[in-house]
Amino acid sequence: RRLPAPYPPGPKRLPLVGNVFDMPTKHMWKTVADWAELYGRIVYVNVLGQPLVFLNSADAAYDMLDKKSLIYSDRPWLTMACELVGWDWTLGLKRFGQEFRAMRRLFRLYMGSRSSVEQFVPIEEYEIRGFLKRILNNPDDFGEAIRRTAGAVILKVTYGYEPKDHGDSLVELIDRTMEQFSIATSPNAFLVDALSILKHVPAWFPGARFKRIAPGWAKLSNDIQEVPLRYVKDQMAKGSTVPSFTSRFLEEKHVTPEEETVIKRTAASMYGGKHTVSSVTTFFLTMMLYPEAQKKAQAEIDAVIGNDRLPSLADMDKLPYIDALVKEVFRWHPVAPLGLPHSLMKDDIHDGYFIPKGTIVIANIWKFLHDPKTYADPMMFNPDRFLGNQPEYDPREYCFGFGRRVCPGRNLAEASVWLSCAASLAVFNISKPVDVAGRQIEPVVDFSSATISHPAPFRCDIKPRSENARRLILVEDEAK
Ligand code: HEM
Repeated sequence: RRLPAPYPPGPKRLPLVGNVFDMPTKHMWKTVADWAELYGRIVYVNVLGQPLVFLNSADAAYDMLDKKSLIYSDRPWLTMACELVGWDWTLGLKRFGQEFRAMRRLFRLYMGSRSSVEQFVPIEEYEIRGFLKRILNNPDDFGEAIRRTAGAVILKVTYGYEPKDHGDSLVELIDRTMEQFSIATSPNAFLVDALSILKHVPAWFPGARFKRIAPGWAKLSNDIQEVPLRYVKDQMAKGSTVPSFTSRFLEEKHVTPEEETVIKRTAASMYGGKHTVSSVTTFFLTMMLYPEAQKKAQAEIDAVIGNDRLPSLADMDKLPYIDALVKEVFRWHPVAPLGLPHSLMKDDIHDGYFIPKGTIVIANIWKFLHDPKTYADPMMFNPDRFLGNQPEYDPREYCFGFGRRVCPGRNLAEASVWLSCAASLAVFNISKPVDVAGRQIEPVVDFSSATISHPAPFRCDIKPRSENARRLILVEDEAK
């Protein structure tokens, strides 16, 4: 058809397959950032007939996803995630419409403001004490402590559920499902997303692995909604409910079956809260790589808080360097470098370019946070960039996404990550491990390429800062 305006520029397309061979499988955000040099801030590609637009400038993301959010707030229908696995119930993939609005409303009512997060302070502070003790007892397994704590916070906030210390089946269920969600929503993950006709091939067909794994994933996608809901209902029936998101809304008068479905789906969408794991892991990595930043942060805690107690969320405003350090953690490696895909609901002409309805629009958050025009020497970890008379732009305005799909768990996420960083800095020294000859081992710094990107596994040496710090961890844990 005759186009009302040209498509945005982008790599040359081949007949039929379009840009299929231009799409990288690793660290797509870096390739897309390089495209900015060649094609500009809005880049158009077409993969087997599916148009995609990558935004390489935050201004473009605001102009389109925020200011024109009425048409840029749908999610794409992913054949693997939505149709074969059945993930379309979750808010992150929910199509723009009535149920989407109802789910966002529940999120807003429960954790939509900074002050609403105050209700979670006791949960956060209780869990952080267990977190420090777990690391003290088993520093090599700090990754497990991070995952367990993030899971426990979300399960308590959402269902009032207290997970077991080790091998809790619900925490494990969430971990597995979130990993599957992250893979299933990565651009380029499954050919069937680009060529939906492939969904009809039988499971035994060569290359049809997606067909073989989908039923198992679908079962977990169902279990994570039903199992914890049953738990809350049982507790309510016994009269021993621990207040939570689910109990609050189920206890309202006259909850219809449709409303219960919305409550159940919104609750299970809160597993998105596990994304804090990536930020906290990045924190440990950066503290090991940038000991100067670690020392400055510890000096601030010693001067303001002293050594007789742990930092608490009420101290946030008194610790500007910690605030800057946490911002730098969010910037240095964003949890979701390409955010979640938005989908355009109506043809649009933007900046003189034609963007057709159904285009998948992806904000390259990694690029916004590593643009030398916004952040000097962007690959360096430098919290000082956010201090002084001319602080650089707050990365939290980018890393939680845009418009009507902006992360609804942002307030809780910020509090969780802040507390994990501040409490760890108060009591631990984090450094590179040493080999038998006493030489420091340089870590391999790499990140996974899925939607939720984690640092590649690394070892680090975590020791209490002093005998007093060790005592403090044990005393605080006992006082829980
Ligand atoms: C460091 C932590 C976190 C980061 C960096 C983060 C980032 C993001 C990003 C980039 C998006 C996509 C926004 C867009 O499409 O423009 C998103 C969506 C979402 N996040 Fe978060 N998030 C975090 C923690 C949380 C927490 C704690 C929760 C829940 C308690 C949560 C729940 C969600 C949900 C449900 C969505 C989908 C929203 C929708 O599609 O309407 N996230 N998040």
